[in-house]
Amino acid sequence: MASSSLTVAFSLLRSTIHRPSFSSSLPTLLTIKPKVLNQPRSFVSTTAMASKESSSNNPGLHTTPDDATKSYFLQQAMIRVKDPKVSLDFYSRIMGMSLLKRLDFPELKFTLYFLGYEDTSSAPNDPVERTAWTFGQKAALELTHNWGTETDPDFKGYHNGNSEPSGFGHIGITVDDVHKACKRFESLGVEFVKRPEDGNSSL
Ligand SMILES: C[C@@H](O)C(=O)SC[C@H](NC(=O)CC[C@H](N)C(=O)O)C(=O)NCC(=O)O
Ligand SMILES: [Zn+2]
Repeated sequence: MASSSLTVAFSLLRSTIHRPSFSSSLPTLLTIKPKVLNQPRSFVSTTAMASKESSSNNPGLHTTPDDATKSYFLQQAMIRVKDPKVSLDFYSRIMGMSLLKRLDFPELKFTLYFLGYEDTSSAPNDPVERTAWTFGQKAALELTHNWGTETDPDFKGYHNGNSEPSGFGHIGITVDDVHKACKRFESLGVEFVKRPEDGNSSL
């Protein structure tokens, strides 16, 4: 059984953020995002000035979305994984996600796993309806497995977002208490690349 020790990286910035860091062969807990800490009053922008999120403070920002986009929502983020057995173990056993839907494409030799925190007991049994249900869920994590990467000795692993060029950053998972979560990860044998107390972003 592939090792369950996984790399986890955190860097605790002001109210928190993490850096993902994963070894090429292991799926990685990309980030844990604790609830935003109650910031002292001094951090709250005063009402007198335009809010930090205003269009005047953010060139290019349109603050009145086109009506045509009213029903849009962020449905998925996709990462490619080397070994689905190790990744599914990590995201289900360690992170508590459920498998919302699995889609196999034998002719193209890949499988997609859609994971998330939705209650699947209410998901339809019919495969087509389950697919529609899955794509109706917000913030799913899609794992793409290109068949054979798990056994290919020449497979170098996917870019892990922790080295230049630093394109991909992380996924964020909100937890109730980052220190409690880290203690649990430790007890489950998760390998830390960076702990919350280990300083700022690695890149
Ligand atoms: C179903 C929907 O959520 C998809 O994302 S399918 C998108 C499609 N994925 C693949 O072809 C997976 C195998 C491929 N070898 C790969 O590694 O991506 C796709 O368009 N992939 C390209 C992409 O950049 O996402
Ligand atoms: Zn996708």
